[in-house]
Parts: sequence; structure tokens; C-alpha cells
Amino acid sequence: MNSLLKLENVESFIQQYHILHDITFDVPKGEVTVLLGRNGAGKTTTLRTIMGLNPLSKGSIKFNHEEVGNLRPYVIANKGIGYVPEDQGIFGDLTVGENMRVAIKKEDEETQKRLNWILDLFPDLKKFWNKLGGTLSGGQKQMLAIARAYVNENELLLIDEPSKGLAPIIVEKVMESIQQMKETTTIVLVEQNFLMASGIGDHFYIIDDGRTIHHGDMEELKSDKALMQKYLGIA
Ligand SMILES: Nc1ncnc2c1ncn2[C@@H]1O[C@H](COP(=O)(O)OP(=O)(O)OP(=O)(O)O)[C@@H](O)[C@H]1O
Repeated sequence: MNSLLKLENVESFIQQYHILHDITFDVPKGEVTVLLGRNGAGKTTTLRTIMGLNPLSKGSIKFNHEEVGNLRPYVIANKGIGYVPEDQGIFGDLTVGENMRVAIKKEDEETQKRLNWILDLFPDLKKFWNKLGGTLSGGQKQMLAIARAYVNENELLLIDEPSKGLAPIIVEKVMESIQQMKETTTIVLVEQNFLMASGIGDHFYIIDDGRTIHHGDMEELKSDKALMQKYLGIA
């Protein structure tokens, strides 16, 4: 397997709380890996630990075969990992255009092409280019958060619950955007919306109480009602 990101026996604490006990997974290049699990299982903490926003206490995180565990978040981002956090992380008192400009690392032709592509995909961003980020709707904020991560040439995108709180029609739009991004970028997706996760994902890992406890192909999970019921509470 051509692995782009590899976590081995990752442990992490938030203050005195032991949140991640043993997270181990492999992200193959060019595929969408979905992290599933109940509320509070540790999915967001896993992404934050990869980005260096949470300390890695034990274990290893390798990106392109290089150890990146506990590097500063901006160093990790500069290695080619984009992050769309659950709370979207946009600047409410900057306009859409300014939010994009702050995110852009390199002002070159390639970036302009990517910007044009994402603005075509999300015309609302073009329409509200001069509107303050804080005044956008939930769906528009999500589009802006995805656009900010996509505009740079990242090899890997970590996307945390992009469908959260969005109307079904917007979920479809966001899903379509991720499906298109998947053509060029490797993706790790945290997603509770099983329809979206199974529609986009190639394979999955289930996280339970800070441990990766099961993994396989998405097709296999779709047909395993008992597994879905046991660990995800759906069937
Ligand atoms: N700042 C914090 N202080 C203490 N505990 C925290 C903090 N942040 C998260 N936790 C705990 O860590 C555990 C994992 O949280 P995390 O957000 O990673 O879960 P999750 O799988 O992403 O859940 P969800 O699907 O609800 O977003 C939870 O039990 C949560 O209460």
C-alpha cells in the first residue's frame, strides 16, 4: 500500500484526561479514509493531534514517511496538510475575500486556478466575496472553510464533519465538492452522516473510546448491519 499518512499507537491527553489510547491507521494515497464512531469517541482529537494542535504523548505520526508528531501546527500545515476544523475556523470579522487571502500561501498561477475552480463550485462565495465571514449562513461558512483548505496545493486534507448542521441540499453540494477534490487530493474525513460517509469513502476506521477497533472497505461496512448497530448505533 502506498501510505501517505500513518498513525501508530497514538496516545494523547487533554489536560489530565487520557483521550486517545491507541489510534493506529494508514491513509493510502489517492483515497478517502473515513473515521467513524459515536459522539465523544475521539475523532476530532485524532485530527487535532495530527495537526499538532493537541500534544502527542506516545506513538508516531508519519506523513510521507517522515515523523511529524508534535511539530508546530504551521510546520505541519506547510508540509502539505490542509485542515477543515469542525468549527470551520474562519475569521468572522474579515470578508470572504480576506479570509481567502489570509489562507493563500503562494500567489501563483496554480493557486489562481484552484481558486477559480472552487469559486465555480461554490458560487455563493463569489457572490458574497465582500461580506463578513461572521454573517454567512452555516452552509456558506462550511463552503468557505473547505475553500480555504483547498486553495493551497495540499497533498492531504483532513475534514471534520462537513455536513454538521447543514440542510440536506447543502450537504449534497458539500459532498459533491469533496467527491471532486478526491480526484486530486487524499482525504481523511470525519463524518457522522453515514449516507455521505459511505458515498464518498473508500475505506473506514471505527474509533471507540480513543481506540481504532475496526477497519475495512466501505462496501463491507454497508452490508454489515450488526457492526453498524454495535459501534455506530445505526442499521
Ligand atoms: N477540552 C477538553 N477538555 C476535556 N475533555 C475534552 C476536551 N475536548 C474533548 N474532550 C473529550 O475528549 C473526548 C473525545 O472528544 P472528540 O471531540 O475527539 O470526540 P469526537 O469523536 O470527535 O465526537 P463528536 O462526534 O461528538 O464530535 C470526549 O470524551 C470529550 O468530552
